[in-house]
Amino acid sequence: METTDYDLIVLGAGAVGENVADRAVQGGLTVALVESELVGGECSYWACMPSKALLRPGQALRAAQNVAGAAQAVTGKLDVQAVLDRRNSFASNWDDAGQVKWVEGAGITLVRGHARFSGPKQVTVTGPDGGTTVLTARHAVTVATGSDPVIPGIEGLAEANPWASREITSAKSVPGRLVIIGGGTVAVEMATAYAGFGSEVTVIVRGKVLSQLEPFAGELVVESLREFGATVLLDTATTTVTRSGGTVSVETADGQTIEADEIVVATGRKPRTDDLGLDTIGLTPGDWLPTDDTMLVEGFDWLYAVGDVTNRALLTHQGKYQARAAGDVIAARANGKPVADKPWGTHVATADHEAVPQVTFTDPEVASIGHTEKTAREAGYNTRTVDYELGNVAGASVRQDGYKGKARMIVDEDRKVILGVTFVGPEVSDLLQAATLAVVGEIPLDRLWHAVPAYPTVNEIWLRLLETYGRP
Ligand SMILES: Cc1cc2nc3c(=O)[nH]c(=O)nc-3n(C[C@H](O)[C@H](O)[C@H](O)COP(=O)(O)OP(=O)(O)OC[C@H]3O[C@@H](n4cnc5c(N)ncnc54)[C@H](O)[C@@H]3O)c2cc1C
Ligand SMILES: NC(=O)c1ccc[n+]([C@@H]2O[C@H](COP(=O)([O-])OP(=O)(O)OC[C@H]3O[C@@H](n4cnc5c(N)ncnc54)[C@H](O)[C@@H]3O)[C@@H](O)[C@H]2O)c1
Repeated sequence: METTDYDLIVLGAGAVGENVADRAVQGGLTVALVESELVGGECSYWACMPSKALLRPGQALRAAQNVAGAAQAVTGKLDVQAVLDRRNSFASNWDDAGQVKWVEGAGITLVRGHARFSGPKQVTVTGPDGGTTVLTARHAVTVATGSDPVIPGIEGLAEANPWASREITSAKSVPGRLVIIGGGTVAVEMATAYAGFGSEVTVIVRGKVLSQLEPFAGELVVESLREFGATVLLDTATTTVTRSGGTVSVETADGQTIEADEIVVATGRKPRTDDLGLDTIGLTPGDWLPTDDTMLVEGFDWLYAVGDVTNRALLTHQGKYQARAAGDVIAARANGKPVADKPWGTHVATADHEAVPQVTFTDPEVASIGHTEKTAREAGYNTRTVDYELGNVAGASVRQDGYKGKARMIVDEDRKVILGVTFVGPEVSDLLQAATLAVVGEIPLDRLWHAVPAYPTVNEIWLRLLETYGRP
């Protein structure tokens, strides 16, 4: 058994863990980064990258099909094998050599194996060969172990060998018939991709689709999924699942039976903390790890958590934002330097509360930041909602024939600043950063009138929203 000391030990080398480690090294600390699977984590191999690689070819094809002149040139279907091959390269063929090289180049010590706490500031790593190493942290330990899919207790589901996010994003071939349970981001993105590949897709949603967002987002996405040939069952509970040979039968509470070749579960995530030795430090295995805004786990002065495992915002960019704050604050505290932990300071992840941007890469895309009308009112703001049809913007009509979409801006009437923006429409994802700047910067509406959008771009939606609101 080998024992080694580091200033910081980071558990989990996903995108978020890598970033904490990097910032701490840049702050002058020694860092051990422990990884049990692939360096790069879920996002690189089984989530963001492969899923977006599966979606983009269909989006590009439809974009061309919706512009007269270009449409005549693209009369064929997607080459599904070419899409899967391109996806494989975006997942680095599930080989982490490139990311290992980056970690080593950044001056971080990579330790391969499964990490478990064996006491305060002490982590025991069981390596691939079964050998153990005990790592001791001089200053801090950061948990960045991510999340796993939840498999709900639906009768027969677990026995039917369901696919979850890993299997659907890394599939080697496309099932002829696919049933997806869930109405969140994974469900609608994968329904969009696989319907585009020609799979007969049924999505079973117990409530509404994308229910955390503005209601029109889910409505427009459902409308287009149906246009792509998918069946979307709303307000429908799944009661029983049975697999017989190659066929899965799914029964719903309203008496329907759906048959498919594969079933995909996309019903949310749970923290990857069940086998982490949390009991040795007074925490409960399997729990999320709530933190303060410097990412310190509640009740500790040496234990930090970042990324999915905190349940703050299960998104790669938001986890990496937390990681930058955490890596820097751990280094500052270790070096006895000042800590900027007031809201919007260097060492806090303030934006997690009311300024989280997210894109759902369906077709139309959904791009949102900050509050919806509902959450703003629930938070006690005095709000006004401003809506505009995106298709009426000149830039949108040039981009695509029959462009259809909608934008909504939520204004704080007391301060005359924007609390949230939602865009739904083809290729709206790149409109989002301007909205993020407006929300985070709390730019007054009267100043935004001077931020002139170029004509004719889809960004002219900003002028239309302001005109609809009226001069403040
Ligand atoms: C299908 C899908 C698509 C998504 N698409 C997007 C998207 O487009 N954009 C976006 O922002 N977000 C997306 N997300 C969410 C995003 O993937 C996560 O928010 C992100 O991966 C979280 O990063 P993380 O570093 O916290 O966790 P992870 O990426 O899960 O990394 C955790 C790492 O810890 C390791 N680990 C776990 N336990 C131990 C242990 N005991 N010892 C050692 N190592 C351990 C794991 O092996 C893993 O490598 C998607 C999610 C899914 C499921
Ligand atoms: N483009 C992106 O940024 C992107 C893409 C995919 C995933 N993600 C992130 O990954 C996380 C996981 O995504 P997800 O889609 O699995 O979760 P989610 O929380 O977005 O959606 C879960 C869905 O499952 C439903 N559900 C939950 N329990 C159920 C049950 N027992 N029976 C039937 N339905 C049930 C919910 O009503 C909801 O519709 C999300 O937090 C999301 O932010 C992001």
